Amino acid sequence: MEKGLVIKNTGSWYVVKTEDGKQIECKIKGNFRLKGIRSTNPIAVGDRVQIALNPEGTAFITEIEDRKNYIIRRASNLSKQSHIIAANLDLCMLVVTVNYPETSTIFIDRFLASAEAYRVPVALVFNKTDLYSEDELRYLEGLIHLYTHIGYPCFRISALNNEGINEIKEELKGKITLFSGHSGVGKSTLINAILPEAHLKTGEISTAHNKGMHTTTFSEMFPVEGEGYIIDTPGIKGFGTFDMKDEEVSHYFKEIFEFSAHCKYGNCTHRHEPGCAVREAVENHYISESRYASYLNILEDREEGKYRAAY
Ligand SMILES: Nc1nc2c(ncn2[C@@H]2O[C@H](COP(=O)(O)OP(=O)(O)OP(=O)(O)O)[C@@H](O)[C@H]2O)c(=O)[nH]1
Ligand SMILES: [Zn+2]
Repeated sequence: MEKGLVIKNTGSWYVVKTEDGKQIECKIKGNFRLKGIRSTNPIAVGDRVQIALNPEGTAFITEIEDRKNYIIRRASNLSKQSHIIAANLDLCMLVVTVNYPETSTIFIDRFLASAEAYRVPVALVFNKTDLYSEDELRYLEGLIHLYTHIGYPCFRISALNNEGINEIKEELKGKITLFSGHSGVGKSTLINAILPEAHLKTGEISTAHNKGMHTTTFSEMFPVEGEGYIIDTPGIKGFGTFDMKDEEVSHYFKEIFEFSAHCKYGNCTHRHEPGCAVREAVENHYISESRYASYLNILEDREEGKYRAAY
């Protein structure tokens, strides 16, 4: 019996890295099922498992430790089955750009809300700072002030010019980190700046990606300096969808949730109810208008049944 971390899932077998650093190809027994999750794969990268070694040097996964979190993708829109992409994330770095392309605060806030629902801490990485005009830089400072104040660490970088990369590397130490963000914000450029020696590997993955591999169950974590891992899985842009009641949406906006304790009604949705402490905080600039607008935007979409499609 040995313990280890699942670092690669090909769909039919797994690579488990043991505590003494060996990488072992593992299979799971046909009857191995997890309680409570209807998933197409019972084990994902990031899972901590126990393995039983075979004489040939391969192994069977015999047990899986409880997960602190996981992210899923629904097998299809109608299906109740879901695919677990990764487990035990310590951090998600959301790469955004003020411009080229523009990342809206609504997108950022929706992402942050779903990350809160999945209990995954997020850091915001503002990339392409080399391109910004004075106005855009001023706007950037405003955003960084806003999100730092709410409790999300912010980084400003230029992945292309290798600026700010050391701070990112420092943050990755000892963590399992997922990178997300709109297409074109520079995720691959950033990952290559972090892992210059993995350049070939990411290239291999994108080739596989083009062949349609993102529709399979393939996923992999790459080791970074200081006992950390980054997940570079093709086609993963964010978290799965989640179901919640209207009055629960505000739980995932940290600062709105804080003020909501003082609303007159316990089930206040902070739209038009009398005695709403959240609306008062917006009027007094304790809560930013953009965050409140994003909150309302999620509620409106839910009414129109669009929310699921938004991811
Ligand atoms: N000026 C500038 N360009 C950058 C920077 N980072 C990335 N780019 C450019 O932006 C474009 C998109 O970068 P990618 O790294 O491919 O973006 P991505 O987020 O991986 O995009 P997808 O693979 O579509 O998800 C490329 O032309 C990069 O060279 C930066 O810091 N500054
Ligand atoms: Zn309220």
